[in-house]
Amino acid sequence: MTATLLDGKATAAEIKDELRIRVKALAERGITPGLGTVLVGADPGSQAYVNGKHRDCAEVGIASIRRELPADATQQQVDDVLAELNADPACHGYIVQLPLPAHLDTQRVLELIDPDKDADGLHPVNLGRLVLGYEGPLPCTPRGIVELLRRHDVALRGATVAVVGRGNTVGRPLGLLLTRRSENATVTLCHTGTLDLASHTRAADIVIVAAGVPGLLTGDMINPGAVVVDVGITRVIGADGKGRYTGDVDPEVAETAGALVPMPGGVGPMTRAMLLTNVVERAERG
Ligand SMILES: Nc1nc2c(c(=O)[nH]1)N[C@@H](CN(C=O)c1ccc(C(=O)N[C@@H](CCC(=O)O)C(=O)O)cc1)CN2
Repeated sequence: MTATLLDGKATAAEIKDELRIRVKALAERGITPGLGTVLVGADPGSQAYVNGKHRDCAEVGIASIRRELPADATQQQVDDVLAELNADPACHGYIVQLPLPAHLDTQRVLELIDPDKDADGLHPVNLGRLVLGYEGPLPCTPRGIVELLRRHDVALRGATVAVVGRGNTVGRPLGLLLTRRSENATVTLCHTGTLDLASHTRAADIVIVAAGVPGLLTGDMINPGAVVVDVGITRVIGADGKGRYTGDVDPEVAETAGALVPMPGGVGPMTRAMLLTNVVERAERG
């Protein structure tokens, strides 16, 4: 391997250390930041992610507010939980763990979250604020990617970036974040239907892949020395019959890239750290 690995786990640990200090300062003002989670159903992956969020909260001193509903919960039951969290002054921000069971209306659920308590930054009002360049909570994964690159001195200003994936949680908001005046990157937003995808990725200084297609980016698709960020996380069954997660970047990319944000240990831990950051920022605003 020739690429330098940009370690999201270590960077997230640094961010959590910084947050612990900010949480202490809030405590001196009599404020304890609170993060709420809403989990509907018993999907093991979602349960593990929610448990991880509460472990993170305990590590930095954020209060945990957990709401769990059965897989057959009605839309009204979910709506009632959101109304309760919207009204709870101890809850500075909360998330609804996705995906929701198919009978529930995800768009309605996201729209019912008070935009000022939207710890995921996925409410249409907050995505609109991002489009307009107004302040608001930023989506955690795009924010985590930008923060990880910044803390590893990867220059964005003037860089050409190919983002592969146009989803509402990563690709699309990431394109908006990278083209803000403060970042000033030049972005090509590609997707799995892009013709001659490799011509776009080869022309980029930084390639960020969030398409959910295992191994989509291969070594011949990048410029030698490029910075590559693997956002993909797809559960696959290995030859041994066991389930495991795999990224969108083929391992051979490490031979050509200058730096690589791997999966696991890259974007995932940064996403979690940015969720905590969004909650602490909201508590600091009062
Ligand atoms: N409301 C939300 N739902 C979902 C989100 C989200 O950001 N908000 N993202 C994913 C799940 N997710 C957080 O909720 C998440 C996924 C993966 C990781 C992570 O750290 N992954 C590890 C690798 C996998 C593992 O070891 O379990 C890594 O990248 O190192 C964190 C958070 C869908 N739902």
